[in-house]
Amino acid sequence: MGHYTNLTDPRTELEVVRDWNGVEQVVLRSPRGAYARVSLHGGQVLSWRNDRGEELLFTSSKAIFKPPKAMRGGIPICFPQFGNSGTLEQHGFARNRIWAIDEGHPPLNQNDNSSKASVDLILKPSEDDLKYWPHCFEFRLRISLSMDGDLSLVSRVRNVNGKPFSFSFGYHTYLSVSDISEVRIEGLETLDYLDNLSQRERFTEQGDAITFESEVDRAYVGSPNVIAVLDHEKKRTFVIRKEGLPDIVVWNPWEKKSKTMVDFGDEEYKQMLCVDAAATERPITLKPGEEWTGKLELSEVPSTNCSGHLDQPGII
Ligand SMILES: O=P(O)(O)OC[C@H]1O[C@H](O)[C@H](O)[C@@H](O)[C@@H]1O
Repeated sequence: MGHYTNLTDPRTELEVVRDWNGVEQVVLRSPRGAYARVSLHGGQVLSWRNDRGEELLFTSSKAIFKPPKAMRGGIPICFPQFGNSGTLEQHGFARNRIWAIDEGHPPLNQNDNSSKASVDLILKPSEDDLKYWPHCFEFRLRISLSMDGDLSLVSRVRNVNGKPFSFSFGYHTYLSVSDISEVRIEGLETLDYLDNLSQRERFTEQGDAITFESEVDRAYVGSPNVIAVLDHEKKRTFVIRKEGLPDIVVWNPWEKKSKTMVDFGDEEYKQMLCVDAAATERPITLKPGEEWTGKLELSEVPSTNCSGHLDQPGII
């Protein structure tokens, strides 16, 4: 990471660094020391650290930081297709495009009583994109770090087309965990899920909480807006709040699949878990002029303090 050059963008006052491919990355800092870094490649959050400097998102040691592929880790934005159940490339093209800083929406760091550090990004389709997906859209993404170090992502997709269009979507969130066998998810019990490992066959979750002992690739449909990922060994809980996104996709490649992925270490499945707030079972349809909003908020809390989080509404 020593290749960065730091500068402050005079137009937006944002702290911007350039990676070794020349792609800009925006740095967000909370007054208490939490940190996030966002690449304009994909609008992807690459790093989220708490105020003790601990990294909370997983990045593979074999990740390839080179467009046009999304880096393996952080939070890739999957749009306008989540997964491979459509005509586009896996997870759509947004994660492989260079986004722009949306100067029409100045950041809220200054003189803002919510005390959030934030950046506004925008993606519009290129002529090439329109050949494969002939729908004009404006995708605005606001990424914020709160005073307490919570990370929030708000996506707004507007139809600026003459005709309706549909899309699926996901915040493909790579959480960093101590050891996958020590992790459980609460909030998905008794839900139906589509199993991507059995041609999206529908099953009903039977367990009390979700734990991991083999490959998992499931879309839990119609999930609550608040769920928790408990890391027993780290005594840390991630609270995931979402709005406008009905589903939660849970993915861990486990041992065999890890070995087939060039940008992922053979043993790294033990240190990660993807828990993605998504709209995947039913596509979202926008009429001309309509806008859709999908929100994700991630908090990290000590496990002893996590009880009660699941009762709170998912308001960001
Ligand atoms: O390798 P990628 O294209 O980034 O996808 C990684 C994974 O993303 C999601 O979790 C999907 O449900 C999985 O089926 C897929 O394997």
